[in-house]
Amino acid sequence: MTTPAGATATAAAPASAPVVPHPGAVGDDAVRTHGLTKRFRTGQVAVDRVDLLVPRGAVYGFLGPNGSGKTTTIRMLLGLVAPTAGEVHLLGSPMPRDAGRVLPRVGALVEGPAFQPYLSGRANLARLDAVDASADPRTARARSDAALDRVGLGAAADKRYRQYSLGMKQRLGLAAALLRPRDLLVLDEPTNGLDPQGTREVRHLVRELADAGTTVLVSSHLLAEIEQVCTHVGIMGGGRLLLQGPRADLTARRAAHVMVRTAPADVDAAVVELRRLGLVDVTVEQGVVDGGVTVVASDAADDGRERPAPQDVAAALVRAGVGLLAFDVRRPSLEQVFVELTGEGFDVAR
Ligand SMILES: Nc1ncnc2c1ncn2[C@@H]1O[C@H](COP(=O)(O)OP(=O)(O)OP(=O)(O)O)[C@@H](O)[C@H]1O
Repeated sequence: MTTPAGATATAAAPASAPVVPHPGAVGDDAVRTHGLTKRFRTGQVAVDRVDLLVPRGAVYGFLGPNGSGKTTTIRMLLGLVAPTAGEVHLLGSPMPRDAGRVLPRVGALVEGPAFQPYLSGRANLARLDAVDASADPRTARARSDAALDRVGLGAAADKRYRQYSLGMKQRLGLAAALLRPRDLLVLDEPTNGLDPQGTREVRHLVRELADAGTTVLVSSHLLAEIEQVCTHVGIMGGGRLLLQGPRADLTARRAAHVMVRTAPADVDAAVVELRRLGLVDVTVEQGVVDGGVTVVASDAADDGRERPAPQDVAAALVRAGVGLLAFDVRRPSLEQVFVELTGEGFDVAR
């Protein structure tokens, strides 16, 4: 995550200089919701007391299976759907009160942007650009072309929208969100309908935008597709925000699976040493494979003790006279964390 350049120098800046908020200052989050709730007329609570926190500069992966409430949350953020309860702050300002001032700084890709089927991609963008009162009409063409190029639609710019594939439509939606520089981009399932190459390009684009200082909130029901570009992650399940935080923390705090393979004569010593190190669920697997017996354990810290680092476990085993034929420590992936939390697969519909 990057810190805005000059952030610490704002106190000395003249009054007319643009104010660069100090990281950590009040209102510094790009998105903050409190108790955000949506109950539809059907009685279904699609979003249930969600406290979203997207720090500025983050690439926030808003993840969850189909139907878990991501789109409804995003629509509430942007003022497209009225919440039943709760508060939304975008770029430090309350919504919808400050929508007129804030939304021009927010680019959004949400289902079904109003594109005209008989106009080309370029003409559609020109139309959207023209309704933006703050955009200079003399540079309209350059803006549209730059946005089209950025999403890889340059060659198809003059094709009619109705002839676009789903992936091309998705790209045009992205181009519309990129027509002007934004402080925050909200992308709902931007990889929908894209092939693996298109998905890679979206990831690349998200990374580029983030490097340039734009905060990105990107939703997906396909965790693996965007997991790698995220600095932060929020996981929805059944309308609730089940987990949220810096991506690295979410997996680092989970128990690791420790695997040791040693000669049959060293198995007892390995078990004693693993237990002494505070590892739990120490289990000896049946049978000898390649001359070794496998012992598995978990570093679930249920007694509040510090977890031993993998290299310390290996060193302690060696010191205890355990010959290591193989040694492996694996933390669960985000997907496994999700399955652990919800008991269901990630892209299973509710
Ligand atoms: N207008 C509506 N009226 C009634 N129920 C709705 C409405 N919109 C959404 N829902 C329901 O609310 C729940 C959450 O839907 P939402 O579209 O927010 O989920 P999602 O996580 O974005 O799913 P997906 O990944 O499929 O887009 C679903 O059960 C959906 O059927």
